[in-house]
Amino acid sequence: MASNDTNYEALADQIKSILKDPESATAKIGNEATRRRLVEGGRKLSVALETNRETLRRIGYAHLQLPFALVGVESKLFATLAAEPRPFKITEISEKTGIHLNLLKRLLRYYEVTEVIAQIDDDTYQATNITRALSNDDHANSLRWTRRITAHGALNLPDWLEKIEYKDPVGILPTAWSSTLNIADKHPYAWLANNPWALELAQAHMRVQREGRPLFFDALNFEERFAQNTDSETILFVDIGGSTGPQSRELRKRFPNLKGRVLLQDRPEVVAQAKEELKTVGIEAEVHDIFTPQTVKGARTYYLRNIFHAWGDPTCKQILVNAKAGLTEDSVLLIDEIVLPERDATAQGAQHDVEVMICVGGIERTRDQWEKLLNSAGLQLREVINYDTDFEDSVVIAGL
Ligand SMILES: C[S@@+](CC[C@H](N)C(=O)[O-])C[C@H]1O[C@@H](n2cnc3c(N)ncnc32)[C@H](O)[C@@H]1O
Repeated sequence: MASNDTNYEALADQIKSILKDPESATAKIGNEATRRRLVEGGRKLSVALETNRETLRRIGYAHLQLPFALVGVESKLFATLAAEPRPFKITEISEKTGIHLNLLKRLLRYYEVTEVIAQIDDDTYQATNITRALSNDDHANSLRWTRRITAHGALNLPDWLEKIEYKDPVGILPTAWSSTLNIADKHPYAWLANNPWALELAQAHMRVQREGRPLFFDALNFEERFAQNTDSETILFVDIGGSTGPQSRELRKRFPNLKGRVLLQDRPEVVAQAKEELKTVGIEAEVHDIFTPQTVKGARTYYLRNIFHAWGDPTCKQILVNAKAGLTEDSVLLIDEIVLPERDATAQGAQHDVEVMICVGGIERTRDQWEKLLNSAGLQLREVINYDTDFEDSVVIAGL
């Protein structure tokens, strides 16, 4: 049907009927691609139809969402409602949470108009999918991270960009965020290492971001591509900056019969934390600094996930040249990062790019930017495999 023929009244009625019971609509849609088309279409339509006044209200009140979400989290209001699939009277919620009735009524009104909870009747409320999402502890820590870290940097961004005269912000220290901390030119990672509470929130934030997302193993058969004709001495996978080893473990789990060694390299404190446990699942862990030449020679693959997006090109080139010292003609680098398209980027990919800019002065790169960077280190880009169309996660395969 051409858009001129759209029956807007009927469309509005259909939307209203979906919104009467969104949870059963979610179940009926059944297909993730369709669900995403509806979510994106609905969001874009809502913005496209806005009047000026509505635009100002949407942007001008956006800052309320995060602190109010945290009020609901810290007061246990969301956890209380999400604990049972039934409506609650306001008096019962007040008793369970200790929030004064007058305040509670105002909070619940705000949460209802921002779709965080459902109002069933006068003074009667029930959890929705949003309330349940916000009552998960890891999700709460991700919001706490955003409040304590990213939000400060984001609010400082206009002043910071003006101060650096709108130059390319990649690699400039202090970043929009770290300039709110008074740590001068120290890299924000150094501040994080000295603030365990913030490191814990950062790790929760990263866990939440990864939740339910595909892995590169889903798009690339590691065994077929890189593990043919191996023996117990073959070095299959060097997980550089591998942290506590989520990807090395996944490799061992998916291909339990692979012949060959899996090595993880990281900073001393990380290796000390993970080494013994990794050994029990067939992974060797060793200390290696990415700013020194690779000491493991001739592995089939050298894998780096989420390392490069924190650094500007000169630093990335250093890391690549150092990694290259291990490569032979039969080795490849597997760089697991976002690869942004030239147009029609997803919101997730674009948001992630500005998040790393604000926090660590980093950048998510396009294919062209990856190719130039690899070439500058004397490496060739061989293939880019996108394995998550939502986040633009991809594996960049490079070699000598
Ligand atoms: C964002 S995390 C990514 C972890 C892991 N690759 C993943 O995707 O789950 C960055 C990792 O790089 C490590 N790292 C930072 N600086 C390093 C260095 N100079 N040498 C080795 N590893 C380093 C950190 O300890 C951390 O584990």
